[in-house]
Amino acid sequence: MTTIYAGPVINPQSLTSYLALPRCLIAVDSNGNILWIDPDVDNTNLPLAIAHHGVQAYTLVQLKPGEFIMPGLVDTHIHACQFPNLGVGGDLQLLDWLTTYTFPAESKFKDLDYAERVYTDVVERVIASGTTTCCYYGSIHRDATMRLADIVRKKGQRAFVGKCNMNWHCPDYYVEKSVEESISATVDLIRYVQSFPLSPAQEPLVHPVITPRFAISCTPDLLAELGDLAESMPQIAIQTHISENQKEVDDTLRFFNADSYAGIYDKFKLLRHNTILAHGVWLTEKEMDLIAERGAGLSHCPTSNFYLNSGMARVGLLLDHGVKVGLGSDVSGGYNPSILHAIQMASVASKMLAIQSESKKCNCEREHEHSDISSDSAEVEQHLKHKEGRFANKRLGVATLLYLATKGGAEVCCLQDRIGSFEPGKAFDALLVSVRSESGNPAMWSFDLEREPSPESKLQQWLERFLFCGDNRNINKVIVQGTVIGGQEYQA
Ligand SMILES: O=c1[nH]c(=O)c2nc[nH]c2[nH]1
Ligand SMILES: [Zn+2]
Repeated sequence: MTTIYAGPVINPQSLTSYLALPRCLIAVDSNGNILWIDPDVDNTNLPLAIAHHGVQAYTLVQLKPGEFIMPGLVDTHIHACQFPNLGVGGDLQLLDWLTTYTFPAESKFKDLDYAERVYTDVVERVIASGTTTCCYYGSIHRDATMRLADIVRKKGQRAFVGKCNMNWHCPDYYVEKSVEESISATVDLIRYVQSFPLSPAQEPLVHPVITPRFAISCTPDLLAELGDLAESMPQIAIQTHISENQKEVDDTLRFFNADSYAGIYDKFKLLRHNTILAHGVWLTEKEMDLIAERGAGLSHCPTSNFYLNSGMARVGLLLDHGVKVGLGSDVSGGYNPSILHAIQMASVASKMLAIQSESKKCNCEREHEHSDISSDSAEVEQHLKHKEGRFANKRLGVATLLYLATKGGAEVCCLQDRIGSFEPGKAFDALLVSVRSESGNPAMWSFDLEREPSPESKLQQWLERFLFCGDNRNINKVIVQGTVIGGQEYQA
């Protein structure tokens, strides 16, 4: 049976634009794909408007005032096995944080009962936060990661699930004993996930992903084997970390005797159109060009980058270099599993970079006025060059943040033909959001918005308020491939 959603809809278009449609209809077929979209209907006579589309039998979901539909959020980077550590360890930097908190926590997933319990809770929490597509890291354990994939499948989320590969610079209690063992467990997981039944739309919802933790946790021969494996399976995605922390970058270049972190992944055939690179805080512009050339995507994880004292990724510059960018929560480097929080932190980071750049430029120009340095001084030129970019050193606006959290994430996952925005033929992966005051979230204050001059501008403000003040309480339905799998109104 066709389901028709009637009410306000937000539909991302590009990095700088989205549609706010206050009176929209979206028809979803019984396989969960979008049949048609009517962007502006007379909502005083919905049956007539629907009859125009020739639909006879349908279920109507009519939104209440203060509710709207938007595409589901995409989390391009999260560690399912780090949830027990949420909000712990923010005084440390990456490499010490890994050995002090993270490796001990991940090693517990050897115990399958523990894994089952924690992963069930994790997937429920991630869905409740509005994440319809999620790129999960598991631990090094094959069987526990298979359980994670099972749970994701049962709960109906769209996801990528990977077993971490790591055999170098690891503690004795948490290390893969050989390259062979690491590869064969990876192949087992890939085959296992590929054996899952297809969705009603005849496609997999859960995908395997090759997951070298990061360069320094894999010996060159393990990276070489993983590169060969990836080459033999070009459709399988790859996820890893890159240039998160300055000490990590120094160690990586030293251990691999290299001058480019991205170049290391490239050398091992791990940098390609379906590679998801987390962080990229310290990437050089040359590396950005290489990543763009290979078509790989970047997962921007600002909550984690602040919490682990890593720095601020130059998202605007990455976009100017043509790199695909999505958002990641990076639990538990990030202390909040919600992509809404990543949106808020991405905004703060971009504003910090913009303010820094502006004040540097002002200082440069001021000093300049009072000195006799020639007007083409390298520093001033550098700032002016950055200012000329479309996004570099500018704050990311609502349209761009929305894009990164939806369509951008879809591009990073190479799922842009299926999800990220609403178009006929795409999957209906969506959130039914409520900014009504009874949501229980004290930030939802609906009275002000009545002053808005047009229904479009009111809807734009609902969106901005949700992105900056919203949380699970404002998500009534989480929908994947047309099926409600979570949200405040969800009953299992
Ligand atoms: O944020 C991060 N979390 C991790 O678990 C990790 N491992 C390597 N590099 C990492 N960065
Ligand atoms: Zn991570």
